[in-house]
Amino acid sequence: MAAAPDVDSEAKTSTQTFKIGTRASLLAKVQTNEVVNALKKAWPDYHYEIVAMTTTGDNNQKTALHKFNEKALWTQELEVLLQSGDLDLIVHSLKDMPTQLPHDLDLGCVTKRQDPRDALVIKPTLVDKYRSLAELPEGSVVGTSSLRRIAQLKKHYTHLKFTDVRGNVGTRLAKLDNPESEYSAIILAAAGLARLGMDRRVTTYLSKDNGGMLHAVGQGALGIETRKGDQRVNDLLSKICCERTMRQGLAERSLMRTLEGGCSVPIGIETEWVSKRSFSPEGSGIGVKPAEDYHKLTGVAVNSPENSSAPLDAEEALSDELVMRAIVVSLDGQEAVEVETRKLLNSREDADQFGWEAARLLVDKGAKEILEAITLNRGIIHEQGDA
Ligand SMILES: NCc1[nH]cc(CCC(=O)O)c1CC(=O)O
Repeated sequence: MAAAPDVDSEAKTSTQTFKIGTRASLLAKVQTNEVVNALKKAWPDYHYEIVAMTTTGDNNQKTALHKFNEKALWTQELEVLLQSGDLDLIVHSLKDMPTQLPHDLDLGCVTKRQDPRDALVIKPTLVDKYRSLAELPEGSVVGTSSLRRIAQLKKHYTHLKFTDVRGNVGTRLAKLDNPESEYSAIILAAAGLARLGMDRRVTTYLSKDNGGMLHAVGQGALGIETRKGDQRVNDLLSKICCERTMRQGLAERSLMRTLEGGCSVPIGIETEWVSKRSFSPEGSGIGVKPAEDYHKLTGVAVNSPENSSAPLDAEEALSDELVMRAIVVSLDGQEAVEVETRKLLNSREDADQFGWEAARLLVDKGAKEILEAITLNRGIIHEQGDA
């Protein structure tokens, strides 16, 4: 806002207002509250105004997600308001933010990540009998609209059927819970369930070591989009950024950007900070661990909104290495290339470079052939939407 020259600086500071954009879904609003609460704690004298908006993506519940030909269905309309100055920042699920942003906008800040894993939720009437995908009987229907999830699961669970399930998290759970519905289970991001206080619905957490499932790029983290070079907003956000999550996010997004070349593909990823001394060469992965243990293992916050935005000292990020496991899978799950690599990241630029290097390793192993087959056969595949 324009500062009147005769207002003394203290009074000016105390009346600053920031307009914060979000999608209108319940999860989006909970996520935005998480950020606003962190901001209020850091800057109690400022005003925060939340603008919630229903986007084109939200209005198209019937079309299968991968049929959409636009990558920015969930972000574009909010971005226009950011560009025009009607908003000062937008809170997104980092996973839903396109890896290429408009030239005048920036990923200004990432707050502390919550559990990034996918979670299996089994139907209430079956959950006492079956506790994992492997145990579900032949022909059981598992709901998920993510091709990344379907491709990875088809590889391991040939006895299961995978079907689209749309709607926000509450709608999907309601579809699962309806005894008449075809679904025996659905798969959702653990972080979304945790933020909605529904993590008790999780039957098991999936990971590379449990179920052979790597999560989506950026999953579980919140990304804040800003106008490039907006010093007022950058100063605001400096107190709530998590440098570790930022670097994880940059590395994961750089891998995705390098590989996708204009359209998204089934890429699974896991990144984890490991102290150089304690790293085990066997690379044990995340394994079957309840959410609370996940925090101890990786330093990732689990369902703790109060500290979810506590900035982590950049120095701390510097002393650990980032381990990255990534997979590219063909849509039928028949072909896959995987890498595990690690690097000490001294800067955000290093994080970006690391993602690029990991993408190169995947390409060397044959990722390009898998990706080309997908690009030739279909349009856009992505992870965005709903929730
Ligand atoms: N695909 C939609 C979406 N975008 C963000 C989340 C919540 C999880 C997150 O914060 O990454 C979800 C729901 C889901 O995948 O279950």
